[in-house]
Amino acid sequence: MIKKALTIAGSDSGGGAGIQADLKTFQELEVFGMSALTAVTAQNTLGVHGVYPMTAEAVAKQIQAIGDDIGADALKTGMLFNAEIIQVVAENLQKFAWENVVVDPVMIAKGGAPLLLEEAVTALKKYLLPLAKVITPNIPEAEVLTGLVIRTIEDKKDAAKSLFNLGVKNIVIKGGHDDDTSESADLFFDGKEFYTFTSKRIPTKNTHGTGCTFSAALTAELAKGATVYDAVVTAKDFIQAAIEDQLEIGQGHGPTNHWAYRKRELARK
Ligand SMILES: Nc1ncnc2c1ncn2[C@@H]1O[C@H](COP(=O)(O)OP(=O)(O)OP(=O)(O)O)[C@@H](O)[C@H]1O
Ligand SMILES: Cc1ncc(CO)c(N)n1
Repeated sequence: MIKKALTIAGSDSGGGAGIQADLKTFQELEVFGMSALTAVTAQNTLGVHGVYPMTAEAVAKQIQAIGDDIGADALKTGMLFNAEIIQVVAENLQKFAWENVVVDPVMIAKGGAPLLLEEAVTALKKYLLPLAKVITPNIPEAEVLTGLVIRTIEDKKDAAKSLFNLGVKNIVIKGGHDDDTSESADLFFDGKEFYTFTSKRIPTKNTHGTGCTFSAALTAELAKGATVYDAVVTAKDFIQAAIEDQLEIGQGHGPTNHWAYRKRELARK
């Protein structure tokens, strides 16, 4: 039977990040995708031009509609915007006892627009992180969540340990923002061992939605029954292919190519 994955996230009208990136990624990895929308953003490759959050009630109803009928083998959260939305998301994850929960703690869009209010960070740490099987912060997000400054690999390890102590079972600190290095290194900590997944840094401005796409691929793999380690391996491979196979869409930071991974797999056959 086909596996099902849910994304609880914001809409990116430009199609490169948010719900749109998640659903495209689920489809490419042959998982049935569902969504609960937290906010509509008017967004393109040049930036965020408007943010229109849903009511917490509307978010809760969408999740309940899925939980009461269809179910989900894994789910991810992306842009949650405010504390009320975070609280109802946490309540409903508990209600349906969903375990394969990936939290991508989206905070700020590439151009600097806030996708999570500053005062909601406490709610994220208190209500949502203890329910996460995996959290996938980028470096600035890991800094906000831990209060640490992250410059070196040792700093990344300290931040991962600190997030583990907040109740998250598996931590991936993504290295996309380490842009003075020739590699993009993601650190994975499962509470016991540290693993580093390194790839060649691709020189490009088209990295809009890389984080959403990475966490969606991870979620799809968990839905299919992969271990967290194997899901991270596939997610890294998926995002590397998607960044490499340039699309050149829009005038600013363009999206990645969600089709690239499957295109490559098909070419191998
Ligand atoms: N230029 C690049 N070359 C290779 N890999 C990259 C590059 N930029 C990002 N990545 C990879 O993409 C994934 C997402 O990392 P990143 O730190 O960019 O997430 P993010 O900041 O949350 O993304 P966004 O906010 O744009 O959605 C990671 O696996 C990272 O290593
Ligand atoms: C809706 C949305 N979610 C997440 C991100 C982060 O990439 C974005 N730019 N827009």
